[in-house]
Amino acid sequence: MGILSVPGAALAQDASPAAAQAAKAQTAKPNVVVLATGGTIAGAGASTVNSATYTAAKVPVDKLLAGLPELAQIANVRGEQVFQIASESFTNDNLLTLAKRVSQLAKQSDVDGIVITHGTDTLAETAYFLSLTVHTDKPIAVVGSMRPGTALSADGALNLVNAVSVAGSKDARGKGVFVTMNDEINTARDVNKDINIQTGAFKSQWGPLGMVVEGKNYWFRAPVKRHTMNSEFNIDNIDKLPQVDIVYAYGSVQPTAVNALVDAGAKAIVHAGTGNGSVADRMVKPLQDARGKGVLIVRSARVPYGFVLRNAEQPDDKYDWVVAHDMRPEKARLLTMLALTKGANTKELQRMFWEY
Ligand SMILES: N[C@@H](CC(=O)O)C(=O)O
Repeated sequence: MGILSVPGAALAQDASPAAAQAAKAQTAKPNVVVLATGGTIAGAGASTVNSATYTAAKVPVDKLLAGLPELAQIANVRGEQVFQIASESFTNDNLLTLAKRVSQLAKQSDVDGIVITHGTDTLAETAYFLSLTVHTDKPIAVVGSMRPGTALSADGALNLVNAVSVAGSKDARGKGVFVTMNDEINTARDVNKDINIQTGAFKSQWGPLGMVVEGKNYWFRAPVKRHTMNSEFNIDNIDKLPQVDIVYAYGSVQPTAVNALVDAGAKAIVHAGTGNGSVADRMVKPLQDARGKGVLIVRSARVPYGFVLRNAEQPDDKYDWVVAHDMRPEKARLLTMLALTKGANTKELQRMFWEY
């Protein structure tokens, strides 16, 4: 066989239709749909030195894809513009619309994987929401960029190529939802945006699952928590999310926000506590009162790493509070909203925080 022969050519010499089909399958590229939602990856600045001063959510998805001929070598890619917004403006309705579209596409036999382009500010939240609600074993990669495409050393192009490569890979199947930034493959559950000005912004405290190098995935771990196919939440059955809010702890904090949120109808409050989710003495009673009115109280931490221990710092059993384990407040909010769609009580919600 000559050096330029293509894989499958030897099989194709066998005239049987099955062999021809097998050869075709071997060489066929995966079909990947890119759902665009905006963010810096679709941003544009006035000049190449504008890495931080620019307008997010400007470039339409077709233009983004057309600027990357490399994509055609790895997959049959088509784009859909779902939103064109900066991700700090994402709402619950945006989450529902996006997750439902991802779920529809994942059911199609002509779709092998899905990529979502997204602003980085709330990217980790959306990725976690998808991993909790979309029932599929097809790879879903959420991706953004820290610099707009107009800047020197723009990171979006390679991030997007890597996202398409992961979404189209058979070896990514069943591993859930990924965030593919800065050559790393991180699992949606663990990853967070940890710095607001460098390309290595997305980190998981438990480490990445792997890396993508020159279009090949190198896996080192697999997620152990429940996600996608094994989740008890299914976006196909969810049309509305209940009001869950976050209260931030700091020196001199007063109960004003807790009381206002309860009055505004919050069904649960995530307390972003100091240290190991500690709660100021003057906040304990207002939180207990809220719980007395039926509001679920979730104790999380504003400290980015580590995890909150049950009955350490506060007697959670006695107060009927829940701890968010290692979930940051904004992700604890998502799981709590989903739990409430199922009418979960504090015991069930606590079980979910251990499992997801
Ligand atoms: N504010 C932007 C930042 C980014 O995309 O990096 C956003 O989240 O949409």
